[in-house]
Amino acid sequence: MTRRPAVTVRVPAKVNVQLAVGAPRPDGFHPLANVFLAVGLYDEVTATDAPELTITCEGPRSGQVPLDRTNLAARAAIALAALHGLAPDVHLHIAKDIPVAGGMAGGSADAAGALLACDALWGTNTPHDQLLAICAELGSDVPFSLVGGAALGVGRGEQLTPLPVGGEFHWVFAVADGGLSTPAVYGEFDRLTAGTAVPAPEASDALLAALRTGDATALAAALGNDLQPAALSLRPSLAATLAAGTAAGALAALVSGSGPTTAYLVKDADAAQRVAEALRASGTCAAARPAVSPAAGATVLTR
Ligand SMILES: C[C@](O)(CO)[C@H](O)COP(=O)(O)OP(=O)(O)OC[C@H]1O[C@@H](n2ccc(N)nc2=O)[C@H](O)[C@@H]1O
Ligand SMILES: Nc1ncnc2c1ncn2[C@@H]1O[C@H](COP(=O)(O)OP(=O)(O)OP(=O)(O)O)[C@@H](O)[C@H]1O
Repeated sequence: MTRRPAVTVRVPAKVNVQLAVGAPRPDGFHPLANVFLAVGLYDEVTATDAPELTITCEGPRSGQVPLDRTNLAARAAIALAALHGLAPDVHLHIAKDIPVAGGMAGGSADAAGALLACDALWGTNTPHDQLLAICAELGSDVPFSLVGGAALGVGRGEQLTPLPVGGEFHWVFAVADGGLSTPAVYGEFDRLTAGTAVPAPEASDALLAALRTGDATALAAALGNDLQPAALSLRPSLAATLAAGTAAGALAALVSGSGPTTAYLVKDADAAQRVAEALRASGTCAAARPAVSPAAGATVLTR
């Protein structure tokens, strides 16, 4: 067989500009009104023909990424191969820049990237709705990693409606030492809300309008993450990081998804540099990364 050229796909991280969480469903998942925004921090997944499924990973804390079939990228390749009656004989190389277990959907990005890379490598031309269906089976955040931009996710977050975004938003992301487990954070949400009436999740009109008009000040006023108290309860040191970003002039500060990465919305690229520098100097985080949103979803790179 002639060897096909390797395919590399670039996939963005996400921040949840609104994460409204309802009471758990009978299956344990929480109903969400999840407003995703893709941000310009990327992983790259390269798929190469190989005699069997293998994975390598490079980048910060890549040692914490599993290299067996539990890796979400491997699971994506296996699911796509099964759909087409193929063997998942591929080498996947993941160049990681999205913080591992950071609440920015890094594993989900790798799954979406692997799916698109294998589809191109194998020439399987899978229709977009079938790719999205595989994504939804792999994880609640995975469909958004494929589409990028901005979207409202309902159900467990996997049912997406694209949202218009009227301009660029500038952010700084403070990477924490170590990760947080997403199930543990949802579990802590349940513990903290036990005995209270948890309202049905609803997207905020003010937030959607701020996205539509590209108004950073209005977006800052409307940001919200119902998982933030749970993430802070499990990692109290994040309060000092949030305070350092606010003191440095961020328009708003919040935990990104399930954390422990924290997100700072700022006015422009200069403010992003200043806030990032102040966060580094505060000693309350492991790294501070400026990034711009919205970012495109999973994209095949032509080299
Ligand atoms: C926190 C977010 O990142 C916000 O976008 C997501 O809700 C998490 O999405 P994800 O990591 O893709 O999550 P999944 O892989 O689907 O689920 C992992 C675990 O998170 C919890 N989970 C996830 C999504 C959801 N709507 N309710 C949940 O309770 C469940 O314990 C589940 O077993
Ligand atoms: N390709 C992958 N990259 C990173 N972690 C992976 C991957 N595949 C499986 N995992 C496992 O998933 C766990 C969560 O990692 P991930 O980086 O996806 O977290 P996250 O960004 O907090 O997720 P989310 O924001 O979607 O809840 C890791 O601790 C790791 O064990």
